[in-house]
Amino acid sequence: MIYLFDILALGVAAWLAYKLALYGRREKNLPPGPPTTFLLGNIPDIPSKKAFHAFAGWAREYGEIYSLKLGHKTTIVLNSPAAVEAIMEKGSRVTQDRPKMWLFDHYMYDHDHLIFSSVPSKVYQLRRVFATFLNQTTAQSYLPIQNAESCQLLYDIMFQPDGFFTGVKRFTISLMFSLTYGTRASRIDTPLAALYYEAADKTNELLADRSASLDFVLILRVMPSWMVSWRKQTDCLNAQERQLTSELMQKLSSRRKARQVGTNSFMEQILDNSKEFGLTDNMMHTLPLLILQAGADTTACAMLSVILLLLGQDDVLAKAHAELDAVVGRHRLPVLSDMEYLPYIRAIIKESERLRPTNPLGFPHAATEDQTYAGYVVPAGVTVLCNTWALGHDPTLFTDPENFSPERWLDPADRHADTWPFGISRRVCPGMHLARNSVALVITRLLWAFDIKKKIDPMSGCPIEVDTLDYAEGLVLCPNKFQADFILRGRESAETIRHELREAIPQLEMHEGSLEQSDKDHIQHMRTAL
Ligand code: HEM
Repeated sequence: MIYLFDILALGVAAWLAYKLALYGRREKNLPPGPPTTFLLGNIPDIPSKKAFHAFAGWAREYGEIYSLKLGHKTTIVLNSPAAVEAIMEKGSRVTQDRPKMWLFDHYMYDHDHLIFSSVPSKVYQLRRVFATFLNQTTAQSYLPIQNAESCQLLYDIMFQPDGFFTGVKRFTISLMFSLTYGTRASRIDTPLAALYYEAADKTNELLADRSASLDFVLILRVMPSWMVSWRKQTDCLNAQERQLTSELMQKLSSRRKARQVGTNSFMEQILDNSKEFGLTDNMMHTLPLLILQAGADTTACAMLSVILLLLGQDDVLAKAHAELDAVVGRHRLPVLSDMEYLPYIRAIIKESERLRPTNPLGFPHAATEDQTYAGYVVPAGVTVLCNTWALGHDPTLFTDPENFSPERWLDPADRHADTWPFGISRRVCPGMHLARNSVALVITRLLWAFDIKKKIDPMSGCPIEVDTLDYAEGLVLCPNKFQADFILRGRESAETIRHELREAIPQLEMHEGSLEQSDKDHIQHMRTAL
């Protein structure tokens, strides 16, 4: 009897040892990838900062598809247009899911936050709401407020060129507050904008430091809060996010009670058609929150990347100015419908999307069924990434890829690969049309109004150099604060900006019904001088 028990125990021990030895090792049939470490797989190989550079390096080494082992989990990385098309576009039915992100999807938002959600019925319901507000046609109806806010941005930069960085950020948060709740942010440090940025910083910290460990080390999820810091951090973030959406909603409710003229904001439409949309209380918090999170900083960072890449590009600037002066002239600001006749400006924006994608590794998808590609298996359960950064920097797709060269997009015969800056197929960014309109309008107007140059050091008289790769860590790739000079192009530009801002005041006022007194004072002061 004892003998039999010994054999059984030995068998179990051998089986456990075998399983343990495989833990973190790459399974057969998976695409190749960097050598793995016992238990951890490739976790030690992934740098904590600017990981996308390492991902691009592996693309050069292993080709169009490779795999990484993160403990027992597998990530498949796609690095060629053919691989992305096959697995994420044609195979979108089985790669539209999100990998399980316990902290955000389950604990924080109860599967009601579209970007993290992996519950098909909720994804379907929420995407339907987004499709109503943000399709290509409805995106056109937001142009009046985009035009008005961009006049304000030009005016602010004209008086305070050094404030361009926060000016761009103010433009996007104000636009998203207005579109979602009908309330502007007339200053970057208006209390609700400050609250938004504080919460956004906390989200970035949690995503970078804590969330993944909770997917791997399950015991961390049940430990009491005095033993783990994530609970306190998450609860604090949750409280701030709820404060943000409830204060914005209170402002909207009081305006509705006072029967003030509506702005047709997303939340007003949802309240007016609550039966049709059928959103739960939690969704009434997560949906607008996601619009602010996904829409504000992404768009600002895309604009700031264009500005950063333009510094020192005098030839590019001269061509852009020549095109604008020929098509638009000097007596009015450009409008979105001019874009059709501004191929060079469109090329500048496209080139910036290629060189500095806002999401360099896209957003993770998960496979729900096995697929094969180039003889390798992409098994059900793995995470799939579109390596946007590597695609945009691939010398086989783009000649001299590190060079900022809008010209490469001008020749229709010179076909260039898509780099999917807004994601793929069924999870493609629903805010893409709105974001593209904002970037096009702001960049075109900034180029029309200003010579965008490197700032001159007053002591040495030399240009202050900028590092075009100096980017902050976070969910979104955003330039760190940099210096640039915005020199007004002729005195008549100032008069045009003033005139168009005066014309835009009624549009802005529609979104000023429930501002703080300090914001009202700021606006009055500015408009008296206009
Ligand atoms: C330049 C600006 C923007 C960029 C580069 C961008 C990029 C992206 C990317 C890469 C994804 C992931 C797609 C995927 O999983 O394949 C995404 C998702 C998303 N974006 Fe954007 N985005 C931008 C602006 C916006 C705006 C303005 C909004 C809303 C007003 C928005 C709302 C969303 C939402 C709701 C999702 C989640 C979609 C889902 O999971 O099904 N985005 N975006």
